[in-house]
Amino acid sequence: MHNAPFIRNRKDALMAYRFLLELKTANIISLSSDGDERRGRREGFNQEPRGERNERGEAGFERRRRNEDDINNNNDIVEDVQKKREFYIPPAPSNDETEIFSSGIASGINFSKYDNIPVKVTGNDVPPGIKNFTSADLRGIIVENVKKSGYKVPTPIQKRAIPVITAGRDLMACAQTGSGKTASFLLPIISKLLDDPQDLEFGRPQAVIVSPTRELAIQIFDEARKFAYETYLKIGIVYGGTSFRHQNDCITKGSHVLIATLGRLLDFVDRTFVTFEDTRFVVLDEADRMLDMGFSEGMRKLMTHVTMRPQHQTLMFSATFPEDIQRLAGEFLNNYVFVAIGMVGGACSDVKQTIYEVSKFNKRAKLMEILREEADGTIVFVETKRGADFLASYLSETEFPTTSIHGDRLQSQREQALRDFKNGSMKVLIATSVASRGLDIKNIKHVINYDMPKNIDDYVHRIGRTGRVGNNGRATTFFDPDQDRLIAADLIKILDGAGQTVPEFLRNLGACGGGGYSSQDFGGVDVRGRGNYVNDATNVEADEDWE
Ligand SMILES: Nc1ncnc2c1ncn2[C@@H]1O[C@H](COP(=O)(O)OP(=O)(O)OP(=O)(O)O)[C@@H](O)[C@H]1O
Repeated sequence: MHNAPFIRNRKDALMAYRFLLELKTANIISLSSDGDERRGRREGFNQEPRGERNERGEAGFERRRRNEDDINNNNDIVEDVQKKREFYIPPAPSNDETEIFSSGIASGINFSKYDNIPVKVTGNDVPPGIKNFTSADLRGIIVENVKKSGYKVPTPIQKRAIPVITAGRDLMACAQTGSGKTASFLLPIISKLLDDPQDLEFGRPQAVIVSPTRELAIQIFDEARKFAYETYLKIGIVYGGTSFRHQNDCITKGSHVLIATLGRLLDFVDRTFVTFEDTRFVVLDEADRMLDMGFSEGMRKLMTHVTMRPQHQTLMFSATFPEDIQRLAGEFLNNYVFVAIGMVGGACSDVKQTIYEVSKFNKRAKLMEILREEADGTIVFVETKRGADFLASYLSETEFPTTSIHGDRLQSQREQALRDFKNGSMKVLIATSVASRGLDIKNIKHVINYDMPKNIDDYVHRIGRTGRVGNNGRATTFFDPDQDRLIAADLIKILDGAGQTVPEFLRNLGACGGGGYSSQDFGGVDVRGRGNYVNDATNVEADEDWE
């Protein structure tokens, strides 16, 4: 396809792509790899694609403008058609107990300060918070696994979210990056599935957890296996960039808890390999992202699917939750409890943020200067996939072993890059926004925004890759006034909110721009308004046993 002589430019490519889509719509050709695989196309590695739906992105739908795959390349559609493909079968997960329980980050010196973060809980009849894991109504085996994970006391979000989920309520939860949101939903879900066991039917997951990126899905899968260790629960995962047939084998074996990226999940749903009659929990991790443009259409399809069990709980978690997205989220929630730990959309104050005024011509020199001081465990965010490739090859020729992760890399390469960075064989990871959310990597000491993201929520998530669970972290941002001035006001708000120094040049630019949070309520708002809902501060047990 990409060698076709009539494609001379982007316009030609667009026409060719539309033509292919029309042929597909008319059922003249298939653009979907499943068809190929089901008809027995010979599997091999690094085969050239015929254009799989998932290669248009995790969801296969229109993507939102700020997503890297949209903004990074002017010729994305050409690339989508041309993209290299592979039949990738991911390595089997470890069954070694030590390895399973070694995945998390040990809590740091600021952990006890979590206790000082203001908490807002609103909704009808909000269940009281818990003080510790043993009083959380979790099954003994789960509490055992929590101990083996090294958790001594719950984080604030765990204290509020676990009882809400256990009580059978829907939930919208906002808490800062690295504060234990994953366990907040996994622990009560796993415990409740064990409390009230139901026969496992193939292709009928009892809990479905969707994630915006493949690597985050893998991480949640590992966490779920950890907390469900030595129980009979089966934890499954399906995500794009991997062999459909291989993951179909996992589906047909059946999973109580299924973790998925949306596009791949919907592929299975479209073929009726997965249905939701038995689904008791639907979790949207990074919920604001899952409900934003690009994913929202797919999410609607999932949430309103004809097979969806009416009595399911919907749980949404994120560190950021713009008000317009909260309103949209409300459509999928039923009499939900809203929990905000600290400032909704606020940055973690354990991350020391430094902003340098750097023009695009001076960024490389500034980066080298910083890396020469200390390069170990540095993640460098750039806006474009091409920029990531360029910077990674440039740095690889210096003294800094560097790898990269972005949406144009094969899935096997993406996973290898993360492994190399995690085990320290690569000191520097160059990443696009595909790595900005959720990833929990022990040795990230420093986040560098080589390019300032276009959206302040992306900034908050990116810098949240460090300074996790009470550890100190460091984030450095190159701010180019020519390119980034529109985000200055939002950035100042984030810096002020986290008690960070705002440089003079930025303060002067600060009159421009706006944000996804209304100014008077920046700091935690339940968009339903406060009229009919109670602030639950009095309804929560005292937290004196925090440490
Ligand atoms: N109660 C606890 N005690 C100690 N460590 C914990 C506790 N809860 C979670 N952790 C650890 O904290 C780290 C961060 O947790 P997690 O990844 O769930 O954060 P998050 O809030 O989802 O962050 P993000 O917004 O970036 O997705 C993990 O390594 C996890 O194992």
